[in-house]
Amino acid sequence: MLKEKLSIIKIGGNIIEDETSLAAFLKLFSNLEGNKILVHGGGKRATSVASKLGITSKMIDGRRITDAETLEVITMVYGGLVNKNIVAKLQALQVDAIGLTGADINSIKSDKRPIKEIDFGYVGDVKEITSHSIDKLIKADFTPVFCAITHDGNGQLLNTNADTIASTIGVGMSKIYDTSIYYCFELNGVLQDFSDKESVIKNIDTETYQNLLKNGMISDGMIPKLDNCFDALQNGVQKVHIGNTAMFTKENNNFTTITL
Ligand SMILES: Nc1ncnc2c1ncn2[C@@H]1O[C@H](COP(=O)(O)OP(=O)(O)O)[C@@H](O)[C@H]1O
Ligand SMILES: CC(=O)N[C@@H](CCC(=O)OP(=O)(O)O)C(=O)O
Repeated sequence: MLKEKLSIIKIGGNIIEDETSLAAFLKLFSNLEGNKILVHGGGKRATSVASKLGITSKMIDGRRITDAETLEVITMVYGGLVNKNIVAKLQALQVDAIGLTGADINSIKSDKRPIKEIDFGYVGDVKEITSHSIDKLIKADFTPVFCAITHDGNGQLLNTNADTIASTIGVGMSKIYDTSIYYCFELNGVLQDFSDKESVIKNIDTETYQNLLKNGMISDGMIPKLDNCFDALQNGVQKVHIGNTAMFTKENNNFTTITL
């Protein structure tokens, strides 16, 4: 039987920080037809709020070292400030959005990352997605809006990278839906030459990725983002793209498509 389509859109911290970009994105998202889920980050806001509270943020391999104090900050910022503002803005655009952490409806369970060379603190590696519960919301015509928080099932919230949340929700939901993930950020796609914002690489497969890595063309958050893209494709997600906030509209075809 042919599966229905589901679009999972992820927006990152730079868009969330720019009110005009966020408003423009949410308008486009509200016009997107069919089943959809929004996943948002907010790392930049967490860093700035933490700093106002005198808490220094530390990232290793694109992941935030999350001690007990930082966990409080990210819970307030991702689960509260950012998530509820996005939900309210979507409601104003007639999207019946419902904001969630992974603890809500037990949607995303994770394990606290084991301590090896680095102790990441309260960072969770996703273990299980409760696809059928998320699907109940979709079937009831709600639009789920996930923040970057998961839980361990024993009462502990955990901080989980938003790109990983998007890819693992994608993997879970691909059992039910023909699933596409769109990673939206402030650029038009993955760039061949970072100083030329128009040098979008149209397609990245496993081999291209290895070459880009070898030649130092990609760095920072783009490396874990691409790892998440390949993980999603290897585990059932049909399509994965990286591009700007208008990438999922019909008029736009200037973005990066990831294939195996
Ligand atoms: N070749 C590249 N093309 C595009 N972005 C790149 C590239 N190499 C590194 N980056 C960086 O990756 C960042 C995107 O990753 P990240 O900050 O994790 O995104 P997000 O805000 O969506 O979570 C971009 O802001 C950019 O600075
Ligand atoms: C464990 C971990 O690093 N979690 C991320 C979650 C937020 C996020 O991913 O935000 P962006 O998409 O805006 O980068 C963090 O706290 O920064």
